[in-house]
Amino acid sequence: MEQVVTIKEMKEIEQKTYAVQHISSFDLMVKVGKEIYKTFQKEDSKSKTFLLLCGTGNNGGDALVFGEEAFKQNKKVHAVIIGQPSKQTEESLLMIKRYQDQNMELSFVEHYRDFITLVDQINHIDIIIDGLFGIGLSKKVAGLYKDVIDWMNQQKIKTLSIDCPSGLNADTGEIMGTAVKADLTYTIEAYKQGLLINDGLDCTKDIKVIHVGMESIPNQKFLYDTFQPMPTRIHNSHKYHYKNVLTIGGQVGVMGALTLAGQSALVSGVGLSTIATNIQHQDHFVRSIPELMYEVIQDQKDLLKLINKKDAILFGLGIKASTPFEQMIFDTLIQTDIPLVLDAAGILFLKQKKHSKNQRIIITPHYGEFAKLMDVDVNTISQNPTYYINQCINIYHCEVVLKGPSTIYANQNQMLYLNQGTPALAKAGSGDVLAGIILTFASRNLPIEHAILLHMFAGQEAKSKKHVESILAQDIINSIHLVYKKYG
Ligand SMILES: NC(=O)C1=CN([C@@H]2O[C@H](COP(=O)(O)OP(=O)(O)OC[C@H]3O[C@@H](n4cnc5c(N)ncnc54)[C@H](OP(=O)(O)O)[C@@H]3O)[C@@H](O)[C@H]2O)[C@@H](O)CC1
Ligand SMILES: [K+]
Repeated sequence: MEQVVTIKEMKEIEQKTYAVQHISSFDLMVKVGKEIYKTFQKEDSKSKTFLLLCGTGNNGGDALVFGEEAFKQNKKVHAVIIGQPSKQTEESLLMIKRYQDQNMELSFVEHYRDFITLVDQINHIDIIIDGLFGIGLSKKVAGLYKDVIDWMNQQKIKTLSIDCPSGLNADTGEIMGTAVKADLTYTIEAYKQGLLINDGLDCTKDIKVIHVGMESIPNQKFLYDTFQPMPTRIHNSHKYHYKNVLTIGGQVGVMGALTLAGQSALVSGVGLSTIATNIQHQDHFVRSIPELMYEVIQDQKDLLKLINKKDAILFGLGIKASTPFEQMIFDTLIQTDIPLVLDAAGILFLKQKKHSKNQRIIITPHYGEFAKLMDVDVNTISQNPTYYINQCINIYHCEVVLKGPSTIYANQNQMLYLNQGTPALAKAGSGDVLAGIILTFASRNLPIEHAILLHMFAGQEAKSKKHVESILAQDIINSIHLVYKKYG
């Protein structure tokens, strides 16, 4: 599993590396640039002409080392330093000197018109190496840099970004004014968090981590993208072997959510799935799935009868406004020891901070729901989701599945980023499907990260058959079996 780091953590890794390995920052930069070139060569030995666009920091230095390696292999290298030469770091100045000593082509550009004149003189470019900014991006991109980045994005030329696409905040994944849309990103030593959240996924296609043997820090945050097959079903079994789950919620107009979740639970492998609602709403059940059990609850007595022998319960779907009925459901469920998945309206009941006996509560908010739970606005969560996830775990002693471009799953021990989703999943009902899958995995004590990946890969399978705009939650459910087939 690749580690995920913030800029601060990456700087700690660098400092630890200097201290432990007695390596200078220049030598580390050279090591990085060489390794990046070596990896690139293995993947693309055909490209012959390189345009290096370098900023004044060490990200530009990495690009210059890359260019020197290419030059050694008789590739055509056009290196351009963008910005004020007075800002050049010591390390990149040393690289510039090496270029000059070897009579390598190197230009300095401080005005966009000079940049255009320069690139117009190059008759062919196979690949652009983006070394404008890495983790040192400190403000909104404007002026010359903005113009150069926008120029890059207009070209139909393959772009390799070093460390992260320039203009993308490597922590928050926000586009700072403008950002490179990279075909390839070679990120150094560990995944930068910004590649995974907010705009990160829209600025990058292929990402590779280039390991150069830097020191490690134990931060327990990882990228998780490998789906594991389900345990093999045994012949000598019956439906209860594969567990018995219950989904409670529903109000008039939003009852389909229960059916989607209950069906997803079945299709993802649970033995028995029941959906239940307030007796007042029973006529509104979406009874489209004959394999589901449909139950009604009038009072706590009914509820206690219903939850008997259930292995996991999902609560909160299809509730427009909470009433004493939903309060009774929540109050009862937190006094049981049945694993409880809270989604949608169910999540906000936690805010009452009632004493809970339940040892396993998994919440599955999107950013909006999570912001409400944590009493901040969505933008504040987007800026630093991991901080608020840790806060939430400390306050509510729950596991968190924060649904976003990359979904983040965290428990007391670790934080996993799952980036295999597709924008097709951004549609009504998709979250209900995920909740149902998580319910199955919680009941069978299987890793929640695999439930999330199952949902993501099912989205990808659906996308391979239908246009991304037209995929419905039903299509995700109908693609779950394809993921199981593929992964054995
Ligand atoms: N030994 C090492 O350090 C190693 C580093 N490595 C590599 O170096 C990268 C980090 O290098 P870095 O710290 O020099 O920062 P970098 O990303 O090049 O940019 C800083 C420059 O950009 C400028 N600037 C920023 N924002 C701007 C804006 N919006 N508009 C205009 N200017 C802006 C900023 O100016 P300032 O903020 O000072 O005004 C400064 O001049 C890292 O990602 C990795 O690739 C690896 O090789 C491993 C070893
Ligand atoms: K870059």
